[in-house]
Amino acid sequence: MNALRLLKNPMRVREPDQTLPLLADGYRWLPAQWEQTDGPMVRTRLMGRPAVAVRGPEAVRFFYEEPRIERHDALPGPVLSTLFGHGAVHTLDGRDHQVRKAMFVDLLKDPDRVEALASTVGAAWDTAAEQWTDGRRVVLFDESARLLTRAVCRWAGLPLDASRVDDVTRDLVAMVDGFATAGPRHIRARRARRRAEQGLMRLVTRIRTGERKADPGSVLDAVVHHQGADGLLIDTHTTAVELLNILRPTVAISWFVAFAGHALHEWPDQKRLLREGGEEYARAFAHEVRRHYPFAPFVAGVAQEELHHRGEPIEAGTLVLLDLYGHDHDAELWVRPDDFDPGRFTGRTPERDELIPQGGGDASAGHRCPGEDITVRLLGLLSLRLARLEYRMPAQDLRIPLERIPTRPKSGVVLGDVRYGD
Ligand code: HEM
Repeated sequence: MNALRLLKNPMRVREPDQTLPLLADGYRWLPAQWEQTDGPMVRTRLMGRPAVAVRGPEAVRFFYEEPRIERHDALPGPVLSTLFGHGAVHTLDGRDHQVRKAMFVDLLKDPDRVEALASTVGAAWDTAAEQWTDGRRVVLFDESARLLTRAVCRWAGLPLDASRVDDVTRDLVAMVDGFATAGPRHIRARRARRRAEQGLMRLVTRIRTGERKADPGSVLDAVVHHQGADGLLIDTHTTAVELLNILRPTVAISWFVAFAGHALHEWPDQKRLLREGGEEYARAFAHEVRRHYPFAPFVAGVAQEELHHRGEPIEAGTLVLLDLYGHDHDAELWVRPDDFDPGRFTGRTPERDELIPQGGGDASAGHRCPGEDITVRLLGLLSLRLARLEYRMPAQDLRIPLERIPTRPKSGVVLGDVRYGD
């Protein structure tokens, strides 16, 4: 490298790789990088390559509207082998992405399907809650993961024997829990994904050979018969991966349900506000849970050519991180960002790029999460049902460790003496 290039790109040689600090510091890593930066972006290195982090409304538009930021090489293997699956929609660009994404949007943003899932989940909660009143201690995270597993499989048209609910729940939770660590949680996540993919691949093969039938019009039916941009059925493995990309994140809403339980404990007045405000307040409450609590720290793409953002160059091959958690806590965008205040969202829908815990931009055109409507609906519904219960919070560890990704209250939120409210 000649001296002129070194001068133009001084960070290329100076920045030490930050992959291990990121894994060790979790949600604290990126805020600490911002603190050491005066400019509009953090410059660093991750996984041996140059990386920049950007945030703010202009950065959201840049990240989602700049076609030269692509996804195919952005996610490390360990994340694909656990969280998303190899060949997932998350890794596609251009027409391949457009065609695959249209399937997700049709299935997940259709209001009738969202309501059907909401009523299945509501019924699953009611059945489970009847048993909680027998004096047992209930771990809110575990119970909501179980009932979401049962409900999403039923809604999607996937056969799930009652005897297998616990095992399947454990696998779906493990895939999320272990993606950002190098320890035993990661091994569990890989094994869980392998098991789940193999089971679904067998099912897909049976349906495609006519040995079994998928309910016509069901989610299972749509994914199994989905044709890619080349007009052909997607292969069996990718079909299993994409079915899991509907089941797994729906069960991951249990992380937010545990946070909702945490919020009701920390700000007890919210219980009354939820009971009085009903579904409308519950929607605002769900938005605030998604904004306030940490889940996805950032999303990543790769600059295919040299790009510029706010006057700063980003060289080709650089990993571009959009800081979701930082955006949702930015004091320039939010009044008292560290307060928990659903009032920010009462009586209105957040602007497209205002609240971005599940990505920004347009979900149909870009990579924004297509499951956001489902998340808000289910989280609102379950928060309201939780607020309508009477329970005691026994002594427990409710700390939320920020060095762990994904994090949640350590106890999982334990409820005791559960009774129905008035
Ligand atoms: C637990 C709550 C959830 C969180 C925190 C979450 C978060 C996210 C984030 C950050 C992205 C990436 C956006 C980007 O790359 O720009 C994403 C994408 C995605 N999410 Fe979610 N999500 C959640 C729930 C759901 C649900 C319930 C579903 C399906 C039922 C879902 C399905 C997907 C899919 C298929 C993608 C890939 C979209 C694409 O690459 O075009 N998610 N989600």
